[in-house]
Amino acid sequence: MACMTPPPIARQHLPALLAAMPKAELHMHIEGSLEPEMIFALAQRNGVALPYASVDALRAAYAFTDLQSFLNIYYAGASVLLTEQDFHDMAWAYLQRAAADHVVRAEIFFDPQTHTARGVPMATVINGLARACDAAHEQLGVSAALILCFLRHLSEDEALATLAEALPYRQHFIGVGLDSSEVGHPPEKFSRVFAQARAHGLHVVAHAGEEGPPDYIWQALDVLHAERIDHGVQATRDAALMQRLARERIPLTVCPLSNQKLQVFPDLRQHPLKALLDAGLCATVNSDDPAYFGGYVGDNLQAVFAASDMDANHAWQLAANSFEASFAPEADKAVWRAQLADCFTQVARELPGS
Ligand code: HPA
Ligand SMILES: [Zn+2]
Repeated sequence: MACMTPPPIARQHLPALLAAMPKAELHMHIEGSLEPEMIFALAQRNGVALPYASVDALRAAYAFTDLQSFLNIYYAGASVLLTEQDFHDMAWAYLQRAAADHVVRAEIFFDPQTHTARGVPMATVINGLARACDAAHEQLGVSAALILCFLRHLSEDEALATLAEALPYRQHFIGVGLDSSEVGHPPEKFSRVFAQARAHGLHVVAHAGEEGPPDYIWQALDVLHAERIDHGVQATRDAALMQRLARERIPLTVCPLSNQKLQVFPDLRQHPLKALLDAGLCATVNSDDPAYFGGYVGDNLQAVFAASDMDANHAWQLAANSFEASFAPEADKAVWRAQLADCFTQVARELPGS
């Protein structure tokens, strides 16, 4: 259980522990898992012209100053996705990588409006992604589910049309989220579409407090009734909000390397993850857009621990929080919690000096 005390493990074994522990990843945009090599391979397969001469030239463009500077390149990269097989291959590559990081549960964001606006049918997007999720369960033992995100720089009417277009595929996604350019697009702009999604029994999450103010987090909770806050790191600026998040155990899906690369916390030593955990919040670690921000969930854990004095207790909390925060069935969570306890026991027994 989340409140169980893990066995003591020496600091030098933290990297091995972080790598080996089972974990859930709850904040990852599948279009952000497109590695430059795959962007070029899909461009060639589909005859799409790219404004970059080579993989290296594309990678060299990944020098971001803020969220918008990233989003411009991220949407350009997604333009190579045309067929159901493309969506399948992208998700399958991510899920294989996640399995190598001991991810046992992945709740995957996708941005249908990025694709339907280019004439790609909703069915192509969802069927390709869902086929990869099914294969991950069967072949990798990874439980994977999809969360449809609305682009907040577009109108609520467009989000409503997107939800209507996706509902025939309702069995293939478990929830809705809200992403893209945050500042100037507050959660309350999407109150009606989130109410509709909830009425359809969908889970609801929202990006809030990545670059935007704590007020956007309050709105996500009180207007959208978000069950999790994606990022949420600006909550540290509002003591009353911190108390509420802790008291209600509202999960924050934190993405350290994203925050670093988008200049939210350019120095990871200033990152508030440890402060969030120590204040009793249900914080988790995730990769956001791993192909763009320098790493997958395991890399995020290694980087944020290397930059702080967090210990094995924090590692345990992060893994336990990721299961608590997930929308998976309780029976699955019980299995993963037992695996987590086994993992800690094994590391404590096998590695010297623990
Ligand atoms: O970090 C993010 N923030 C908002 N929108 C996004 N879309 C992909 N990644 C992000
Ligand atoms: Zn995100």
